[in-house]
Amino acid sequence: MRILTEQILKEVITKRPSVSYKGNFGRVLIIGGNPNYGGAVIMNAMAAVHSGAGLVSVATDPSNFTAIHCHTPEAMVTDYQQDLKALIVSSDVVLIGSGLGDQLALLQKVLTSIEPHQILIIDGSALTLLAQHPQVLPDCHLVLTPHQMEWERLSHIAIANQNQADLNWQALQDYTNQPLLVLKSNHTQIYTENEVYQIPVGGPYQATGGMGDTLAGMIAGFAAQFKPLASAVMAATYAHSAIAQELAQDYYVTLPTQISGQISPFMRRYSQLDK
Ligand SMILES: NC(=O)C1=CN([C@@H]2O[C@H](COP(=O)(O)OP(=O)(O)OC[C@H]3O[C@@H](n4cnc5c(N)ncnc54)[C@H](OP(=O)(O)O)[C@@H]3O)[C@@H](O)[C@H]2O)[C@@H](O)CC1
Ligand SMILES: Nc1ncnc2c1ncn2[C@@H]1O[C@H](COP(=O)(O)OP(=O)(O)O)[C@@H](O)[C@H]1O
Ligand SMILES: [Mg+2]
Repeated sequence: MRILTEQILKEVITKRPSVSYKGNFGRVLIIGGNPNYGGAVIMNAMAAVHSGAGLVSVATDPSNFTAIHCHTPEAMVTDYQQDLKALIVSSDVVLIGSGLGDQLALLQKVLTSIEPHQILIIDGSALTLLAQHPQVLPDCHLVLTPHQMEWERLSHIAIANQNQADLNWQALQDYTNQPLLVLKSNHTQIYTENEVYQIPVGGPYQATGGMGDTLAGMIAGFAAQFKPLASAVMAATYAHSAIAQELAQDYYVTLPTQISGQISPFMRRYSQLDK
């Protein structure tokens, strides 16, 4: 197990080239947010937009459209019951699951539509659906972002045993196409193809609903812009908790939306450093 350092931010977050346009910074499609969990996709979208994704679309329940427009007018919206195939294949990154609820057919549609060159991030309800209805995961670049109970449901590793890296490795080997795993906890770990990293920043001020939705949106935003994927995922996860830790100097709890508001100044700082 290696402890991730701030160096990952210096490596990953680069200055933007002046010859560029929104299409150079990635197209992110967020799928989730049932009528009860609209906040989850708002937090996904805010985090992706503030991380610098070039274009962000949200496929969700229409009852969430107005709230998304109010909080994140940069994001486009579409009804998640419409045929999403064209939108999926034109995206660089698809994030599914935050606040999705019990929408198995939609998850299945995404799993069968995604193409090998695309990045698929699976969060929240989509992980629980996968545990309840095991599916073959598609041949694409996969990132799973479970909290401890979601990982227990998926892997059948009890939360008490999830500190045993070899058990988590074993479970990841069961997938034909080994995903990146962001195993969230008070000591979040990231499993890449051949190494396990632990995040040394963050704290209990982060224990509030929507914190993981914000992380998933940041991972989508970073994955849309920066390569390789494993480094982008590590930098996003480190930045998410590092921003919270900075905010915690002045705040008792660090709200997910507050974190999103600090992503861009935080990234600017690291983009300016000598590498
Ligand atoms: N504003 C919105 O729209 C929001 C929408 N959200 C969306 O809601 C959906 C459901 O997601 P969820 O995480 O709230 O519920 P679920 O998957 O049932 O897990 C909870 C169960 O696991 C247990 N548990 C044990 N260890 C744990 C751990 N380390 N971290 C967390 N839980 C842990 C826990 O134990 P207990 O607290 O009961 O002791 C409980 O039994 C999902 O799509 C999500 O995106 C949320 O983001 C909130 C804001
Ligand atoms: N005590 C804690 N210390 C550090 N990080 C925490 C703590 N509690 C929660 N977090 C972080 O908050 C996030 C919670 O994710 P998740 O449970 O999926 O939230 P939600 O689904 O409500 O958005 C994870 O990134 C986790 O690492
Ligand atoms: Mg979650």
